[in-house]
Amino acid sequence: MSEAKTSSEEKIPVTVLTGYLGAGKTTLLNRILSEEHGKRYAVVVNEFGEVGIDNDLVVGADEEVFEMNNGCICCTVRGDLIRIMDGLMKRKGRFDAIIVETTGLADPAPVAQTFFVDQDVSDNARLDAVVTVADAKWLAERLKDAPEAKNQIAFADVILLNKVDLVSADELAEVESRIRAINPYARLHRTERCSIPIDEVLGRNAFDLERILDLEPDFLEEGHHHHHDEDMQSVSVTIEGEVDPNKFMPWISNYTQVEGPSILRCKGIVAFPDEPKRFVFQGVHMILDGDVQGEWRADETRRSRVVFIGRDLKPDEIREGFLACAA
Ligand SMILES: Nc1nc2c(ncn2[C@@H]2O[C@H](COP(=O)(O)OP(=O)(O)OP(=O)(O)O)[C@@H](O)[C@H]2O)c(=O)[nH]1
Repeated sequence: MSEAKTSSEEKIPVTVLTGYLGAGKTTLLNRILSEEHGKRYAVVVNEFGEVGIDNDLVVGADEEVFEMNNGCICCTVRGDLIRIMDGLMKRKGRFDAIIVETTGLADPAPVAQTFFVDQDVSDNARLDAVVTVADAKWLAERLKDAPEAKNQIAFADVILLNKVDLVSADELAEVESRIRAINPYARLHRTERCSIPIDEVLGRNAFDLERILDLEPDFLEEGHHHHHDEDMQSVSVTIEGEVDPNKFMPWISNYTQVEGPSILRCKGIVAFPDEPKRFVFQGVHMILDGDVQGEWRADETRRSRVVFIGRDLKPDEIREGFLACAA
């Protein structure tokens, strides 16, 4: 890509969507993609876990979805991000903006850094804003034990304080003041299921390099130092077939009740016999959600996959428990 430099207005705006595990990033992304906006977005998703699930949970609009698996976007796959961005730049004109959804465990700094430090990327794309979705119920806990959660708040230009339905007015005020103590600058919106006008999130032109350099003076240096949560594990299990809902439902609800404290996130797509639609379940600690969504395609194998993310998980127990649900 050795074309002449592009002026700032012609650069493709990139929104980095971040937020801790299960905060509501995919909910926001799907809301954006489902709305009548007349815009075309290229979407890059990255997840922590071995089996790609997020990709399948992003609504199938016309958007092109690029998936980066197996690793944290901010480290091992940053090369991947650069490669995908380079590929996207060659297809300029086919979309109006790019949305990058990071894993809940990503530190947004090195992701944002890519748009300044990599020459090809920075010549053609501009970071429009870092949008952070925060879970009103769990954020305060995560600020205690997960440095990524704090960085995601610190780096945000826009914050959606989501899941307001799960907390009292007092808890909400408390978590909001915690956020304000870390980041007094971001625009903050209280949301339920990330319900927000799209122009509060995209096309903000809000990323403020000066502020970030105050926060991290070495932001523009290559080789950004970044610690990982070494204890974080992911356990994925796939059944090459269907599961019995009469076994699966009691197992998953019981398992998340008992092991909830160590399960930061679980999700899965499973096939039930005689059910033309995929059953999708999602969990954050012991709170579970599940529903049938989207039909299995005729050419698709009806396989059932789950992924659990957390600390102190019991991989054998998860594997045996899920495998025992096979139909
Ligand atoms: N009660 C409630 N649940 C919500 C809200 N927003 C999202 N959820 C649920 O929270 C769970 C996680 O939402 P996602 O959008 O998948 O979260 P995420 O940040 O993309 O998750 P990861 O990509 O795994 O980090 C799902 O079960 C959602 O349906 C909300 O405002 N209130």
